Amino acid sequence: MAPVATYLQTPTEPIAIQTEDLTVTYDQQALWPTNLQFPQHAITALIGPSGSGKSTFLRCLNRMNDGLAKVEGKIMLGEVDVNRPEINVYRLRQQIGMLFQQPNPFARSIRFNLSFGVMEHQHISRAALQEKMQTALEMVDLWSEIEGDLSRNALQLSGGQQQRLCLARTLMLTPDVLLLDEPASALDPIATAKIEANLLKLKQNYTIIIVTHNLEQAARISDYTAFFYEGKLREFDRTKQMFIKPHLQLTNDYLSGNFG
Ligand SMILES: Nc1ncnc2c1ncn2[C@@H]1O[C@H](COP(=O)(O)OP(=O)(O)OP(=O)(O)O)[C@@H](O)[C@H]1O
Repeated sequence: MAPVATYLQTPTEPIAIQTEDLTVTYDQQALWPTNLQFPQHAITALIGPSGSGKSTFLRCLNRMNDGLAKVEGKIMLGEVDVNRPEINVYRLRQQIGMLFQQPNPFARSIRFNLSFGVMEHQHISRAALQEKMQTALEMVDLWSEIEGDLSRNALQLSGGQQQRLCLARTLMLTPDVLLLDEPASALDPIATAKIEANLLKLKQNYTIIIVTHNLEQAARISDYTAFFYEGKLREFDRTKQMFIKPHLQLTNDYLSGNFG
């Protein structure tokens, strides 16, 4: 069989997290050996048609596929392979936070949503907690919208506000890496624009990896893009380069809307 054409650019920036020959097998193999490097404090978009393995890959990074699939290969967070069995996955998921397609706040107060995880894991004074909650809400531009009222039930917020609250909830645990699985696909354009603005601001301090079907979104906010097709990473490059002149015809066809 002829080798599959790929083009993988090596980033020049420091790397926050990288995979080495990562494979995933459910009943059938869904991801072929994948070597991908994520630059620190940058946004990387994962794109590709439905079923190409984007979410499968993303979910491996904080071990969300544990118990669902056989995941082999290395996931290097700095110098540590976090795919090793002895890794504490709860602690890992604080370091590598995740946001899903549908906002999923607890049906409790905003305060509960933000403080729950922190109180579980840290000894923190009331004043420090209050300050941390305010900072997290300010980072997602929600503090002024809720007028500092943390007693409101999270479900009283709009869908977009709920998603930003979930983002703030993740930030409360001071992660290094944020994984986002189509975080704006359930939101209207205004709410989507707010999430995108948040991500552009947050990338100064966090490494962000986002699965998106929205190619305009990938072009607008990401620094790097990884294109998956049929369970294989096919092209990885700076977003500007890939969207102007992709190296592979397959990538060009996908970006041109010829399939997907
Ligand atoms: N929990 C699971 N059990 C078995 N097979 C799965 C599971 N999750 C995904 N798959 C399969 O793995 C392959 C890749 O799916 P995945 O959801 O990662 O693709 P995707 O590119 O994220 O697709 P989409 O854009 O539609 O979300 C598909 O063939 C899918 O059917």
